[in-house]
Amino acid sequence: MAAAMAAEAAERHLGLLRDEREAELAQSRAWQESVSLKELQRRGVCLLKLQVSSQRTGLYGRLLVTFQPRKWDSDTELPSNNFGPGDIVGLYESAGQGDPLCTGVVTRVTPKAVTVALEEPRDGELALDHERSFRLTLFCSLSNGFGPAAESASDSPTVSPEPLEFFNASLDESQREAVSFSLAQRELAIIHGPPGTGKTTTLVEIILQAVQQGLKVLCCAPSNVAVDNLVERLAGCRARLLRLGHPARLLQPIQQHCLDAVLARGDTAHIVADIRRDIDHAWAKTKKAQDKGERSHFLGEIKTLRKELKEREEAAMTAALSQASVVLATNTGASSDGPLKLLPETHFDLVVIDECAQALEASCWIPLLQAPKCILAGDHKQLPPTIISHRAAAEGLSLSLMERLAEHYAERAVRMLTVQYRMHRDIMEWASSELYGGRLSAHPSVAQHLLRDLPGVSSTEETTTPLLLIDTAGCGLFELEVEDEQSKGNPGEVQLVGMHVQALVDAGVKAKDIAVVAPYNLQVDMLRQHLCHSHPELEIKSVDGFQGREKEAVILSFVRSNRKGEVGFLAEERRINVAVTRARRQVAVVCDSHTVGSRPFLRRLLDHLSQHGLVRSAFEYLDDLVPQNYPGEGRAQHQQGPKAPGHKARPAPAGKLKATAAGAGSQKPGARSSPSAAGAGRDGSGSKERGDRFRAMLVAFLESSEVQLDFPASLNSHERMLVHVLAEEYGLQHLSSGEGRDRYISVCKRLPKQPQLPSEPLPEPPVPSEPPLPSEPLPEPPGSGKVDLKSLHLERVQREKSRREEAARKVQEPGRGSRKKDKSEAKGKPAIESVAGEDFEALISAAIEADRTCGFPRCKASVTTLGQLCHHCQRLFCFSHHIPEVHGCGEKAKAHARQRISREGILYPRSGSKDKSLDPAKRAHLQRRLDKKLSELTSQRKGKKKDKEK
Ligand SMILES: Nc1ncnc2c1ncn2[C@@H]1O[C@H](COP(=O)(O)OP(=O)(O)OP(=O)(O)O)[C@@H](O)[C@H]1O
Ligand SMILES: [Zn+2]
Ligand SMILES: [Zn+2]
Repeated sequence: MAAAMAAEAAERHLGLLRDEREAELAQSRAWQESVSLKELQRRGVCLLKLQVSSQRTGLYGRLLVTFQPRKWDSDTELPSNNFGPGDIVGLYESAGQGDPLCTGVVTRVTPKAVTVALEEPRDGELALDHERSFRLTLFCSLSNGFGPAAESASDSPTVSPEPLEFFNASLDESQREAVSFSLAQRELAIIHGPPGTGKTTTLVEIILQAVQQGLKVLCCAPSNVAVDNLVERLAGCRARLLRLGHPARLLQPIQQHCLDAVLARGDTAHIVADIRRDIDHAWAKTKKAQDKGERSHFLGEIKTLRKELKEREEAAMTAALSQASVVLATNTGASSDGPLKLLPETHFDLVVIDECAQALEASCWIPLLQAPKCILAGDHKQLPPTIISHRAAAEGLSLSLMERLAEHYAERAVRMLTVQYRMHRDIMEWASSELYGGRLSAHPSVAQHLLRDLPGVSSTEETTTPLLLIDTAGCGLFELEVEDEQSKGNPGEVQLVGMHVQALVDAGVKAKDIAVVAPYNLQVDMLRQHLCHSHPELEIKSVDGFQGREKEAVILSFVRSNRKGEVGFLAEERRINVAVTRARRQVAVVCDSHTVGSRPFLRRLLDHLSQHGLVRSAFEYLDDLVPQNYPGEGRAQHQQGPKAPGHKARPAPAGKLKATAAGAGSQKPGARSSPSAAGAGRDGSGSKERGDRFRAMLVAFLESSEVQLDFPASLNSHERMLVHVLAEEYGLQHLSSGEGRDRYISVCKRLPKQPQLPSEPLPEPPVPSEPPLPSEPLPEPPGSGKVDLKSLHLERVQREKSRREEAARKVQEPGRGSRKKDKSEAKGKPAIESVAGEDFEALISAAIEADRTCGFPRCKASVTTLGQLCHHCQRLFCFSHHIPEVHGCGEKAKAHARQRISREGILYPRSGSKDKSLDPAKRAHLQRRLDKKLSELTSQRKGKKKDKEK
């Protein structure tokens, strides 16, 4: 297995190696010239006098060859060496000078033998007969830095560091140290730049300093974008730049440094153009040529012209290359198959590789071999290079050169930048302690900056917190179960993200300053579908796609919400690091703390958010999500019932986000766990006491005749969370209203209501004169503070059932008790009426019953409190299934949205949610009709009764 993996890795490495063979040869020649073979063997990077002991064909037809010491005794051991699986080696004829016969990757090393997966030699067959003697030389060791040169990488610096005069006077202490250190190192320096610490700024300074010292610098990065970034940053400086390859961005400051542009400006440009024209003429003449002789004359002329063209072009290129003090290219663009072949091997003094942690190791070797000294920059605590094609990625191929070397050399070669210029201190603090040894500090210019400090942004609760957690725990907002493989979506989180975006935009934050980031592409697609129309400038990306970027506000949707606590992709700590550290002034995390918190690393992130930021339960947003849940629209809610004296109803602002109370814990009946995942349980005994106090208040309230209980605005977020959880537990409506400091929770009894429209969820059975829900204080289960919501729920269901039965009996009794009379009266009063009356009751209770569980096949989730009505199929769904696309009304919803758009010319952010049925006038009308019908029926029954009593 391991061997197969190694062979697979070998395959990949070798593929990439093809491009850089020339560079390797140059390097190996350099070694051979400077150090004797015996010395190399003594250093463990060369094995002399080997013979082939066996060979076979491995994966991809690769030749696996085992080498042993060339002794007659088969027990001879290899000299001690640094060879290990994955290392790149060159195979040589034992005494041979010059080029290796071929290159290969070590797949196995034992004390007596080394096995190598060999690449096909360039010219013809490799004659590996057992009589020949070979030697292997380590080109690039996975276990030991890179090659013999690396041995001395930690050596004391060549020049004693003189105090530098910095081009950029505003460099911070850690940046200055990195610059001085890098310049002073003889062979290797690594600049570890955590997010926003000015890694590129530092590299630019290093490059300028090196140029001033008269060094020739080759500057590379894995992607064109990263190279262009460097070109752009260097463009303003005096250094002579030359950009090889094709820039990703066609901006003038970058374009002017491209090889083609430089050549076009050069002296030879017009000569070259002349020659080209001559060649074209010659071609034309060849076609018209009368005889063979004439033709071959012109062909000869063309040949000569071409030779001249080539020479002139190469001379011009060589001149351009050697005059440049900084040559910039992608790693692969620095191949010596390309323009760099025109330069002498020793041309460059220094190679700089930016974004090194995002580069495949093999791609780094290409530039690395171009100079005796290298400076690597990057952050190996962010995501490594993406390797799509091979399982072997997981087995170590994605380990970047940067990470490996940084770990190997540590302080001897690494300098970390420690002042960051991006994030509010509270955002940075978590990443710093989790991934950067607590060494980061926030520059004063950013340490306290908030969204509200941006021009045009007003001060709201959303714009004054750097950290926000919107917790869906217990709200039943589960991830979608998509049959096919890995990608995940979470429609509930899509809605919540949309609401937070809206809140920010309402407060004046520009959509272009907001990014929505999710770890799953499916979620990214769903978010785009939901948000792109209303906020075209909003950037919605995967975490991986957002690496290297930043935004003022970043909203993260973690997606995963399941009973198993599976977190998938989120388990990659570097992914979470990248996600969180994109944010400058605010990071808002939308997630199910219950699922996500099952990982200690993520748990600590959630803890950090709740300790230093604002926590809201998704419950806070749900009434906005499900206006159908409540009688009337959200706005009218408080006015619905009679008010207790002294309680002033403050209408919640419509369309605005609801409330602030914290709470991860509110559990929907039937959900798995204790309600206190993120809140109540966390801060120990204090919250238990507070919990008891709130509980007592609620019980007293239930027993009283008051209809509404307002909690003071002074509650902190944990306390508010507790109130929400407890209110939910007691079956009370709980709502936050007011803004900012004035926010408070009010709790209402679910009042006995008028019978509802059949499509309304939630009608409580009409049982006047009795507090609707728990009439006795609820037993506190063992484990203090923990509430078994499941059993509470079952109790509640049981109670409701018996109440309903009781009610049904009451309705039926008169009929039953007077059957005879009924018969006798049959001719008098129309019996149909009475039957219709009973049917109507039955209809209502059947509708109630059906309305209590989600309409999605097999989904048992209750929709009593959190259901959402689909206006296309008129069924109620839980939050995992209410989006039309999810339960099969997608086409209808789209058609509907299209109709609306064409009819009204308006795009609604949430198509379907503003529905006709919410039209208050219409609703009131229907309600009146129903009321009338009901009172008719009631009076008929009463009439009957009176008749009977007569
Ligand atoms: N010494 C400094 N003083 C003030 N601002 C600085 C300093 N160093 C860097 N910055 C600022 O910090 C921001 C990030 O700088 P830079 O682009 O060099 O960082 P980076 O580390 O390359 O970025 P990334 O984290 O995306 O890799 C820039 O806006 C830059 O102007
Ligand atoms: Zn539907
Ligand atoms: Zn459901």
